[in-house]
Amino acid sequence: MSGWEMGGRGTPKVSPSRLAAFEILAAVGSGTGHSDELLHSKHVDTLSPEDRNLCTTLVMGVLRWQIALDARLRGLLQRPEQRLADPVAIALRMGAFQLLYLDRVPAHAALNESVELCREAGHPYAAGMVNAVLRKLTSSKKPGAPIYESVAALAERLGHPAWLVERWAAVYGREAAQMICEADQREPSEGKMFTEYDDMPVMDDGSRLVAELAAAAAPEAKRVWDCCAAPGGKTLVLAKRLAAASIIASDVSAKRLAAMKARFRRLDFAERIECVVADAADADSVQGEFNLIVCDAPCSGTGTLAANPEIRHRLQPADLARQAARQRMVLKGALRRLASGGRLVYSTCSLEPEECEQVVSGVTGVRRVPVEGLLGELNRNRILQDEASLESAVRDGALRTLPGVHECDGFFAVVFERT
Ligand SMILES: C[S@@+](CC[C@H](N)C(=O)[O-])C[C@H]1O[C@@H](n2cnc3c(N)ncnc32)[C@H](O)[C@@H]1O
Repeated sequence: MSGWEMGGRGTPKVSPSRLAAFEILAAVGSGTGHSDELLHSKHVDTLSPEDRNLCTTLVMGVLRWQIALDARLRGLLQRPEQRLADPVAIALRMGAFQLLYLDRVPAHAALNESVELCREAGHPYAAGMVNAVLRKLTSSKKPGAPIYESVAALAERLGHPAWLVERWAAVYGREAAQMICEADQREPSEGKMFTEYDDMPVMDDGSRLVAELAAAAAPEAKRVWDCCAAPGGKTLVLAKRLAAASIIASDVSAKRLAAMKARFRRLDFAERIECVVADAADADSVQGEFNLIVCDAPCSGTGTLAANPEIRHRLQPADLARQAARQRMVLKGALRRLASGGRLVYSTCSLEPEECEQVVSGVTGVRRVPVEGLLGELNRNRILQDEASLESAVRDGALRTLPGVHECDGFFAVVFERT
């Protein structure tokens, strides 16, 4: 049964915002939708601004805190080992999130509406349990700060899977891992890294930084290929910076390409970008050679968990090898089209070495261009703010930003030059 149908029967006992949030969380949980797309769907658009706000807060908050909420709720269940039906678990999480994290929501509304959601979703037998558990939660003491906290406990407290945070602690150190987790739990903030925002596409600063680096790497480029381009943020930065270049923006997904084309049509300066559906792994999918190629490969997205909170619930350790195999194929295909003396930027929004350093380590026939010089160029050209301190975002000549450590999402980028 769909939540919208639930709302349509008789007098609605659940507010439109909670009903919409419940429905979206159910779709995300069953793998049939993405929070970002669903929160921008026609149905959510019909809600009042206040309801839309609460719906977004609930969806993003529950997805960000789900692991911590479940841990807290387990301690209050009579049979914690028993798996709850998905709608019951969602109603409980929504109630617990409102009670623990939202101080402007009255406790009775959070509690009663969770009970009602559970009933209306076809689980009336569990309504009493939901009521009792949420009541216990309101009167239970907040857990105190532990004297020693393991990385697994830190991960749980900050709503992340232990395996992911253990990897980050091993690669970046425990302090950085904690900063990443804390940043993932916050709303993404407004950009601060650049001197100018008015005329630029709305995007995360880390993503823009990769595109600015690419433009600085080949300011005289005549032919540019953005080979994994959709939704087109980096292409737009390239179009702004490289006014004389002809630009091809391609993507393997026809649907994503169509949305990107529509986005470009609304912007004068993007008119000259040629959009094509193409598999970058297949070097014959585009013609000729390019002086600049941006290969912003599809990846796990672990550097973007604040904006994409459900990634942490879906991603499995084994996915990283699959991602890496795809990234190697895309990079290999793109490199075949790089002109002599031309430059290629390989980037991901992943924090995982398998998708970053390990993908680029085996590349031959090109030299690495250290990013320090390009960052210096961005400073000299007053594109970066003076205080945008990025020294710590350079590792072995590559860009490596970390959420919470740097004021942007986590991005990796290396620059190659065809020798
Ligand atoms: C990280 S996103 C690109 C983001 C984009 N560069 C931006 O800044 O807005 C990766 C894109 O690669 C596309 N993709 C995946 N496999 C591909 C392939 N083999 N060839 C071309 N594009 C591919 C996906 O459809 C997705 O749109």
